[in-house]
Amino acid sequence: MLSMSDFASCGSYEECSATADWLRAHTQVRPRVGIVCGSGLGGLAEMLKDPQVFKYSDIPNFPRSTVHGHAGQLVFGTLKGKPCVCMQGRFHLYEGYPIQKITLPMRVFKLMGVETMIMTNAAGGLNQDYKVGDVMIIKDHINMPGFAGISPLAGPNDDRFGVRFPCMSDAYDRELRQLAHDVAAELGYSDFLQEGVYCVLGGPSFETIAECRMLHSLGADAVGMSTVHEVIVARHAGMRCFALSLISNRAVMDYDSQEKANHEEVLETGRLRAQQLEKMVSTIVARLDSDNNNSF
Ligand SMILES: O=P(O)(O)O[C@@H]1C[C@H](O)[C@@H](CO)O1
Ligand SMILES: Nc1nc2[nH]cnc2c(=O)[nH]1
Repeated sequence: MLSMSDFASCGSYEECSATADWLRAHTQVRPRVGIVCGSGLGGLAEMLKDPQVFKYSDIPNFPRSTVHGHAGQLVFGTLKGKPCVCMQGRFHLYEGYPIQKITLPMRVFKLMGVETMIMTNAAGGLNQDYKVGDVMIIKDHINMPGFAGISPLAGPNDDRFGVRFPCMSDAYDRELRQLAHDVAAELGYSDFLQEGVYCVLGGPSFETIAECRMLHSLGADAVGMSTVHEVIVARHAGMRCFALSLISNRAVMDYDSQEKANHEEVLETGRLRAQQLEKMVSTIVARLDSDNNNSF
């Protein structure tokens, strides 16, 4: 159980620096790219060469993963020769952590030198053209918890991380999205590639039919329970963000439907698309230094 003082220090510069210092002392990898694995997508971490693995429970100030399909470890290594850090498991609001704790790894990565973040997630498809197994490049988001004042940036702003009022109209890097389209076309993945708007809710319950209809009418193409908080903190700290949703199930929009969203289907879809998603992400990382959009 967290005390009030734990809440106050969540994600503070001092807390994040202590974690970054601990990690720097335990690994020689100086990552430039950070990757977050969504539900059932932990295989991304297994692409890293010469991996050095830290259980979240061993890392100072890190929360623990509590969700099936999120291994709960940080993996350092190289991907296509690029130094990377990969979260094999992320944290969600519904696990009960303060939102600043969920996003703490973004600030730790920034302090370690990460410049580009790649987030993945599993999401329900609201867009009626989407099929299970489609991969959606996130071009924008709708932050439902944010409408209720639940923001990882709430509280005093620390200028060492970023400005009080960060812009979010450019949250998802345009050049990285174009690179992803090019890579998907080269790999022959265009048939299942989409680009759309991701809406985050608090979870853990899946949506009602009325909620799905509302979110769809608001302009959301996919709905999930993560990613947006991480993107807000990463952008606040000046990191470039690229994010993919695997459409793991179709959101139920019809009162006659017998479909029921469930976590097992989410994990199973991850297993079916894992290899292609891994290929796509690794090819994007490989290209980060050969395009104008690179950070190396
Ligand atoms: O971490 P992500 O966003 O991939 O996880 C999604 C949302 C819930 O945690 C879970 C529901 O199946 O998958
Ligand atoms: N909120 C939400 N999260 C998901 N994650 C995977 N599928 C879904 C879904 O249908 N709804």
